[in-house]
Amino acid sequence: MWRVLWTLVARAARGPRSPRSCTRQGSGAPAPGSGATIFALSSGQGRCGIAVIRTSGPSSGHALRSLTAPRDLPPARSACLRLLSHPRSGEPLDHALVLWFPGPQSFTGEDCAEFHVHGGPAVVSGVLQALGSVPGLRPAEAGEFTRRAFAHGKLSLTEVEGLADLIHAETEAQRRQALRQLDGELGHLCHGWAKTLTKALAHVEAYIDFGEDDNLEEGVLEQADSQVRELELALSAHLRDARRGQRLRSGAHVVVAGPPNAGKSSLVNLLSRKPVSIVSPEPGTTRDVLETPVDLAGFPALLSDTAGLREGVGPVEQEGVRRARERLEQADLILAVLDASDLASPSSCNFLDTVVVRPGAGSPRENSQRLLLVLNKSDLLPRGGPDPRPDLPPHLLLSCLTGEGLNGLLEALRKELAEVCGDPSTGPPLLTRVRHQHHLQGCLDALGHYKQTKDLALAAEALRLARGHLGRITGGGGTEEVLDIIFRDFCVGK
Ligand SMILES: Nc1nc2c(ncn2[C@@H]2O[C@H](COP(=O)(O)OP(=O)(O)OP(=O)(O)O)[C@@H](O)[C@H]2O)c(=O)[nH]1
Ligand SMILES: [K+]
Ligand SMILES: [Mg+2]
Repeated sequence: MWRVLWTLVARAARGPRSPRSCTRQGSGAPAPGSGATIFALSSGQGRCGIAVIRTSGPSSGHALRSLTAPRDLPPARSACLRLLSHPRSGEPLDHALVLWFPGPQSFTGEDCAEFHVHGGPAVVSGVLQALGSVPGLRPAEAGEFTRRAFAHGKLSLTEVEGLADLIHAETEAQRRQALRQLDGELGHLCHGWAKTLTKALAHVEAYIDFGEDDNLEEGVLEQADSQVRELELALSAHLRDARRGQRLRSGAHVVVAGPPNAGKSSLVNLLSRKPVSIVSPEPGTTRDVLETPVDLAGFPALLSDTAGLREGVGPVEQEGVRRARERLEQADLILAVLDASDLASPSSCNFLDTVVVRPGAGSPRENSQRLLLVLNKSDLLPRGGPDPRPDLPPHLLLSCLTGEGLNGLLEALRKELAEVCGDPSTGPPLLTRVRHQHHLQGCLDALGHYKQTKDLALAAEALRLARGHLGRITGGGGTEEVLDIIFRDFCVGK
């Protein structure tokens, strides 16, 4: 029986009926324009110490030889000092370190060369012109090196996305998350799930082929069912987390709200370290919603300042209050700010009753919104005095004027944002893109069809469909449009 089953596992994994499995492999599609050898400046633009220019494609060796003649190619993968000259005019361009990476052991999988030149604009443009004069070479398009690496199976699609995110990472948490994805964690997770599906499929196919056979062990279908059930649980858990990874890529919505004059704009300026909003002793200073992207305790956030919430004001401020309430609805995290020396005022009490402690208090906020309560202007309280309102929900004391309490607030923000965005230091691999979420949901839907159908052939087809969705997360069968969207994120030279 086991031999039968293992043959079927193998067949389910790579058989003609099975779509591409989830392993690291090329997209199958040739990289657009492959055949040509591409070149580009891969380091940043502008005057710098060293600039790196690289090539990829079959003429890389020829290009390297043309610029370093009469010397021959250097040994593979070791840096050598060479005089670079223009292949036509013979004019010296620079003394440079050159590297030769014969394919397939290179970033793209093709023959590659690197020129580490002095980073002056004239040197860089001279070397780029010299490369352009070599037959068979053309300038690279944005992301073309990485696209070739993907086409040659050097990177899976999730790793490509990790690389793009790493290049664009602006905060510590984004860098950690991107590096984990580049290291293939999300891909390994999908690969593991796909393997489970392959086993379940083998069980179902064994039953289809040998159902009547006495050699087949009892309970083969039950095993497939239980594998599918476990997988469903795992996928559902990851889908519940999906919004987090996306917030980590694009920034959590943090909304600063409170009654007029509580110091909301002062707090926004303090957290963003720049004068985003006007601060004044006049209540009702902020009218519009003011947004600013910030790095909050290592996490990316879109911080919104809002109008102070109060009733009975003129039409312009009323509109500001309406916009503030609207923005509050969209917040992932609310920073609720009150004036610690003015907690008994009608606007403070109203804000506490309606926003901080919602009716039916005690229950978690709907739609998983989180809230941090900050009592500002602590400098106006008697020094070392008792907590102004021990009856309030958990809160932090802060003075935007003196900066006292700011470290405590940043630490609390770090914890809250790790909940909102997921913690890339400790948590499971995150689904960072809508694309991942879409295919995971597709996989789950197919597993739903598997459970409903009584027809074994249809059940097997549902498992194949489910596995196909997992495969597409890491890259198998990705359509050209999907690839275009992903590679558009890259710069020329990457
Ligand atoms: N003593 C003291 N004053 C503060 C503190 N933070 C802000 N203020 C003052 O409080 C006043 C109101 O500050 P804002 O930041 O404009 O308050 P706001 O909540 O944005 O006000 P609106 O936009 O009008 O709703 C200003 O005069 C600030 O200088 C603080 O920690 N201590
Ligand atoms: K004000
Ligand atoms: Mg304000």
